[in-house]
Amino acid sequence: MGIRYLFCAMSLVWKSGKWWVISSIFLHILIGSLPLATIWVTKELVNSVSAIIQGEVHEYGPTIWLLLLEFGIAVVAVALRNLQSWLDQRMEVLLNHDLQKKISEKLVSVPLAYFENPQYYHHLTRINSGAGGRFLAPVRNTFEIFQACISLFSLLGYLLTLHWSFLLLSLLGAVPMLIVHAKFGQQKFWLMLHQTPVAREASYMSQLIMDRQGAKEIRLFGLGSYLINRWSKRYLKNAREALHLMRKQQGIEIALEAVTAVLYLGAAGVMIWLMRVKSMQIGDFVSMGQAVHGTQSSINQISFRLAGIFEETLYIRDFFQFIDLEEPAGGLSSVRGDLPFPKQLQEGIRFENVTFRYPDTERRVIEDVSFQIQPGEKIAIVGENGSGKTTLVKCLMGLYHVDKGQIMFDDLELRSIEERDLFRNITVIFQDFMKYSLTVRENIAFGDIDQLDNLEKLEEVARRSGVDRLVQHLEDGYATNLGRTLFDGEDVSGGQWQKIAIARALFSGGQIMILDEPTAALDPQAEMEVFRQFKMLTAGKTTLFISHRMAAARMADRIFVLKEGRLIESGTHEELQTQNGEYARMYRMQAQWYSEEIEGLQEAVAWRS
Ligand SMILES: Nc1ncnc2c1ncn2[C@@H]1O[C@H](COP(=O)(O)OP(=O)(O)OP(=O)(O)O)[C@@H](O)[C@H]1O
Repeated sequence: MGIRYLFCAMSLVWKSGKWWVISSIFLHILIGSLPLATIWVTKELVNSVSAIIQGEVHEYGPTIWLLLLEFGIAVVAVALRNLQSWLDQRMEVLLNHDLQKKISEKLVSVPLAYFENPQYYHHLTRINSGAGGRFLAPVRNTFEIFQACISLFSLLGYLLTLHWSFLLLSLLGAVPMLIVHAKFGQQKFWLMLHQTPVAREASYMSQLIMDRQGAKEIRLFGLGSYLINRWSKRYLKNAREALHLMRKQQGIEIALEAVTAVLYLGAAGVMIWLMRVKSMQIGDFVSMGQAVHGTQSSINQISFRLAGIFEETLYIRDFFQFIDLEEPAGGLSSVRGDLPFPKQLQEGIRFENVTFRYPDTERRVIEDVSFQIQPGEKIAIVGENGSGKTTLVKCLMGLYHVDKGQIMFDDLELRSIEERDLFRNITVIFQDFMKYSLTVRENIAFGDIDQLDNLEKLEEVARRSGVDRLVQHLEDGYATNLGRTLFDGEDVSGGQWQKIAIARALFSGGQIMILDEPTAALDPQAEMEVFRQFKMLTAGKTTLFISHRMAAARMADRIFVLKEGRLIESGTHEELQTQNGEYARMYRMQAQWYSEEIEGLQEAVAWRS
């Protein structure tokens, strides 16, 4: 299982940087050979110095050369390690880019319903931190093991020429070290898995504290210390657990070090015994000591790196599980076909006994709704808060898979239509439309990104939506950055943002126009202006218009009244007034507030087809 993911990581790393893999193998072989070379030079150097001290040799030349050689090896070792670390950094950056791109591509393609699921966010948070480093780590660890093996086998080979017991003493220390490191690697991963929800909660609290929008309310309601306390508790909880695991690990590692020290003492005993029986020189003794120490540290490296590989492959598995996320049977989104959207709707839109529940919830938010909308017809959808108006629109766009019934465009079932083509033909301004902290041009042209450079269309749309008047006052015109999140941009009002959203919808130019409370943030005069332009904004388009303003709804060709997810009334304003049902009740209630205004609106609008 783990091996499979190790290979996945290797193949990804190979694809992203062949040069890194090749140069790393080469460098690790070189670095791995250095310890034995160092030990050999040290032995010769100590023997040569000892011969000079004892007066056996009078020439200093060879000793100086050995000294220079030892110095040279040390410099080369440092240079090679630094080169490797620079190559690693470079590779990590590239890999991070490639993996982050993969994650982003997945994020923009998964069904919208995934974003309703906290587990999905937990998963995303887990894999999103330092993906490059995490993918590189097992490959790097494999190379390190390879390098440590070169050092280990060369040193063991040298020690075996002296005595077999060195092999036994080395292996005795290796096994417990490997077990302990692997166990802690696994525990660290499970800890991260278990801590993610709490870490996300802490991060949410700190985001709230940093948020520009939140800054006002936090001061106004005095929420600062509540949020800080909540953040602090979550943060410290995770920190305590992590520290606890670290303490446990350190305790066991100290015990392991003690075992290693005892084994080293054993090796030292063998060395002293060998000195006596084989009458070795002091340099041989020093090099034996270095070799035993080098063997132990190579073994330590190998077990530590193996445990690292184990831990990182768990992460890599998690990453691929995210990237390979598939929709559950039945599907979450609705659109999956490959048929083109009708060029010009002939029969219109038809809902046939549509029932819908949000994923992982029980309540039917839309219940057995059926209706037909003719091409070019203007429909107002009204109903109390939470009656299902926005949800109905989301289903119509295929953002969710309905539980029962079907949604038809002419004779095409929604699921059979190609997704991009469907979205091209439906233009929506949601209540919570996006306010991109980018230029005015981008904010509008995002309606049809292929036309980003079409300034003529941009200006025409701006004129129709009234955004041109705002742009006139901006220093850089359409190139002015909006909002202050990213740039020192222009802060525009809620109503102005709404106009920009309307311009974006116009820019997109689909056959069907859906407006979810498009005038909610507008002042009465601006609202009146939008209504005046309505006929032009929606000309030739089938329009669904969600509104709490009965005065605006009455101008529609037909009005749909939703209550607790059911379509309880539909008809023209006059028909529904005559029925004297829910619509008439809501209308009467509002009429008391703005009877004069209605008269004005009535005159201004008249946008029925
Ligand atoms: N993502 C979601 N997951 C679960 N339930 C949801 C979700 N979005 C909305 N709901 C529920 O569905 C019901 C209908 O919501 P919807 O937003 O469609 O109502 P609405 O009529 O548009 O309301 P409003 O007039 O307040 O905008 C609500 O009870 C809401 O709690």
